[in-house]
Amino acid sequence: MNGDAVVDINNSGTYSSAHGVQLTFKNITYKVVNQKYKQQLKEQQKQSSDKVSLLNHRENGATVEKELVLLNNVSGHIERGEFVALMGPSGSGKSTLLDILAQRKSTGTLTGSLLVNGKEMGDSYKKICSYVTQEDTLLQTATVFETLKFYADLKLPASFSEREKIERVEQVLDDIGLKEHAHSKIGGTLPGGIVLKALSGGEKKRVSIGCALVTNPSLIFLDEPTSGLDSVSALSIMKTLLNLTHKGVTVVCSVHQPRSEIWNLFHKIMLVLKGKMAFIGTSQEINKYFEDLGYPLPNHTNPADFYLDSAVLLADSNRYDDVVQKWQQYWETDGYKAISTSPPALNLENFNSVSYYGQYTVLLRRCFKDFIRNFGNVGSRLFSAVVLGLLFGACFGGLGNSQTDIQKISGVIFFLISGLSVTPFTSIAIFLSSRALFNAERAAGVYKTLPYFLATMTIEICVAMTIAFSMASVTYSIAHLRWEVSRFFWCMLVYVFIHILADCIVLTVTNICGTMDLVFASGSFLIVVYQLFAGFFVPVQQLPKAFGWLHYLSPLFPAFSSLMINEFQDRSIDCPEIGPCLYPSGNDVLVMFGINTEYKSRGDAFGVLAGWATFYFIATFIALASLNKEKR
Ligand SMILES: Nc1ncnc2c1ncn2[C@@H]1O[C@H](COP(=O)(O)OP(=O)(O)OP(=O)(O)O)[C@@H](O)[C@H]1O
Repeated sequence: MNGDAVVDINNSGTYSSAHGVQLTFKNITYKVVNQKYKQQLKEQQKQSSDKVSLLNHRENGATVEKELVLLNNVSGHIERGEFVALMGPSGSGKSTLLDILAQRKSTGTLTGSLLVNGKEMGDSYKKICSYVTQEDTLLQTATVFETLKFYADLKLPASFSEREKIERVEQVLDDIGLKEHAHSKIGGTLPGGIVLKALSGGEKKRVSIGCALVTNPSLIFLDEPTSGLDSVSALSIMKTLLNLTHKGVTVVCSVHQPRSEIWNLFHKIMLVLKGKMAFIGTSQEINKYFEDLGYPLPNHTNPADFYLDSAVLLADSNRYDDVVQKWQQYWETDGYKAISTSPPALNLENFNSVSYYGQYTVLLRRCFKDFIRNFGNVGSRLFSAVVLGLLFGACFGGLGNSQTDIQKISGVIFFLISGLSVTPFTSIAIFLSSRALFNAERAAGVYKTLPYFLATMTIEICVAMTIAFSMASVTYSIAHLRWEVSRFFWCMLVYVFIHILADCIVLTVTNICGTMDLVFASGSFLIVVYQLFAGFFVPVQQLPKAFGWLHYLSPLFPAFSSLMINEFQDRSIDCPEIGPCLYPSGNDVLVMFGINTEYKSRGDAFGVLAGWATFYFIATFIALASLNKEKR
């Protein structure tokens, strides 16, 4: 961190005159691995055992490059409080440049420098800039105020008091013009399918901008902030952004084809053509630039439309190399001279971030409210748990202690395990939507993975306890399972762990796979296999030798074993008056299921189940933290 670098976060909650920074980027080159090259290399390696050259390859006569250069030696400068439009034909590299300026690229090879007020800033750069993505990733069940307060709680320095945070949120609500909607929910279609009354697209975009504004950033980058909005909302959003620049904030946004009223708001336009900078200047200067290139702006024409069309023609013409080279030469000789020489001083001292525990409590509060407000999912999970419990109870109702009851007792135990291990599948849509929100918020640096994971798991564990208890206790009482207080609570404990285990399995798979179809297919495959080897359908010692060992890989086997031991150990079972008595004692039942050779007590089996639950708990975290990266 640079000691005398940047910003004016102060505890007053207001923007100060020192707000805003100068941004200079020099010779930015960004390359990514060419997947086509990799593919071709693999094919060639397969076909020939000869050593393959790692240089360029030919594909149907054309050269396939090893790396794709998405940005090539791009330089530019943005002054404090400027409203800058990043323009260019589709695929020219606007989003790539915006991502690089906001330091959001985590893949590829990047060279060049990014200077803030003339200095490199390192990690603290992220603290002075905000990024607004094209899609609004907001929690639908939260209100506008809660959304902004969430950002204030997590992103403002820990030294801010509650009152100061609320003042900052109110200031932002004022800036984005949403004071009257402060207590409206973001709304939309909830993951479970329930539709909540929603804010308009423009209002949602304002909330996203508001989230970026809470920390009072000096620089805001926006990826196509007007896409998908009607022209009135688009203009209104752009005017809001312009107002921010009057307070010293530097705003850079990529735009497609803004209407003339929007075009006139920009202080500066940057034109990117095929990964190279072709022009930086005011809207008057761009008129002259294109006129000199032989594209004078016709009367009554939208300049953005016209220049974009001209840029496409230029990029495909044989003048392209000449045009970008000339711009580069101009920039290196005269462009840098135009940079103001006395940038504002900066101070980063107040940036003491919120502790992990602080993040955990804020996230827990939000998770809890979201869970309660997502009543469709809560209700259906609880309802199906109780109904299943009743059904199991009714089907296996009034169990006795005879030889014929042995199969029924083990049946009801297995069906409860089975019911609880599939219950988390009802939440896949919620898990997937939370994952998308988490990815967006983690990319924005709102919180760390660990507090988020612990907060969501705290809620999940509470849900697991409620559902497992509701289902199992209903069945237990109606079916008349072995009634002793300690045995009842032991049962409940095991069922809660089964639910937590199943939750963690589905969450791990969700974090790895990321799409509904894949999560469902792989999750259900895993659970069905685990059920098959749980020891109920085929006692473990009767499994074919070749894959009998597979029961060791099923966490449902120790779960089933612990419950069976709880139910049958040292229990005498009535014998029929006539005929043989196969299982006079519950211990004989355990022998028949092959449980006695694996586990001596219910505690032993439970220990293995708890080990499995811990394994999947850790796997969920690893999958969330490492296998779930947003590739940008
Ligand atoms: N990771 C990547 N690997 C390979 N090519 C990529 C990668 N990221 C971007 N590209 C390519 O780089 C080019 C520039 O992409 P970018 O998204 O920056 O363009 P853009 O100007 O923002 O386009 P649009 O206006 O359509 O959003 C495109 O051709 C895109 O396909």
